Amino acid sequence: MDERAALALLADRLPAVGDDAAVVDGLVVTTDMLHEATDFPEGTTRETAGWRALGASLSDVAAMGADPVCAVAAYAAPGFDPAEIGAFLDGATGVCEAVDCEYVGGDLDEHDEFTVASTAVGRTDDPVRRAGARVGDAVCVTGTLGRSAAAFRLFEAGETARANDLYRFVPRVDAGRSLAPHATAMMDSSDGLARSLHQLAEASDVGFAVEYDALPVDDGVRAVARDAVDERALATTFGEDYELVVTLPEEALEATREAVDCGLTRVGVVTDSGVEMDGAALADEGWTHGR
Ligand SMILES: Nc1ncnc2c1ncn2[C@@H]1O[C@H](COP(=O)(O)OP(=O)(O)OP(=O)(O)O)[C@@H](O)[C@H]1O
Ligand SMILES: Cc1ncc(C[n+]2csc(CCOP(=O)(O)O)c2C)c(N)n1
Ligand SMILES: [Mg+2]
Ligand SMILES: [Mg+2]
Ligand SMILES: [Mg+2]
Repeated sequence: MDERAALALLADRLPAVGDDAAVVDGLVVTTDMLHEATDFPEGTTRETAGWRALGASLSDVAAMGADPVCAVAAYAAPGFDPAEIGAFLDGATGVCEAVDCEYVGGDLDEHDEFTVASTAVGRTDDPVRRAGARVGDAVCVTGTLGRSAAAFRLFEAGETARANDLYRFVPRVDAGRSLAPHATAMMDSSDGLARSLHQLAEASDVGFAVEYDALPVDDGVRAVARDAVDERALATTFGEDYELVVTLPEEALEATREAVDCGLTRVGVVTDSGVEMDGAALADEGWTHGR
């Protein structure tokens, strides 16, 4: 059974699941596990790992339009090296400070594979869910797409300093907050734009029509892409972008765009059904654990 089948099984039993974070009594809560084999390519520093792990959970808080309150993380490694733990804490506290969140605790464990499990809590009276997109809404993305894909290629090429810089992303908390009053649906693009559109489409019972030329493809992607097909894959299916994918009424677009600090790009429109790019079906491709 792959991750998606397993998630469907969980959703059948737990009514609270199915969004980027669960909503409980004015709070949102979300957790993620990252580990060396899939999430931290060779050359990833412990500081970057701490930043990225907490960033992944803060990104889910942002995707609900919530204000981060606090975060914790469990750190497991084959041994406890003081320099490594110090660097991890620098990264964990660094990303939390960047979005005005308090890093307040965690757990230490000994484990063969370096692994971090992070949890973040946020606050909102009006969470933005994945369900709610309406036919005719604009669909937009924050920032740029494919930055992590570009970093991954740089790690492969041994250009670890630049790769680490690109890997330390700022979770889109400010953008989420600005988008929330107008957004009809929102999620973060941790599994790539293509999968995100499919997930929003399913949750909202709608479709999407987007244009590749409209996508804010990161300059780093253009620099590492082998050809046009590769560029498309890095920008749409590689994943780990941690940008926000959001739907909102066309008339709210202008004002919202000005309020979003990291850039907001209209990439297409909400339709009745089907997820299309440039008029052809866009496959539901992206990273899936347990394949
Ligand atoms: N072990 C689990 N027990 C209960 N619910 C789970 C479990 N794993 C995932 N879920 C729930 O399934 C839903 C989808 O999880 P998923 O990890 O795909 O979301 P995500 O946080 O947006 O993605 P990512 O892991 O890329 O950050 C979430 O609502 C999550 O709480
Ligand atoms: C060959 C290759 N290497 C790396 C990646 C990047 N990547 C995107 S999503 C993901 C896991 C996220 O897990 P989770 O969704 O649980 O946070 C990873 C590792 C890729 N797409 N292809
Ligand atoms: Mg998410
Ligand atoms: Mg998550
Ligand atoms: Mg997950």
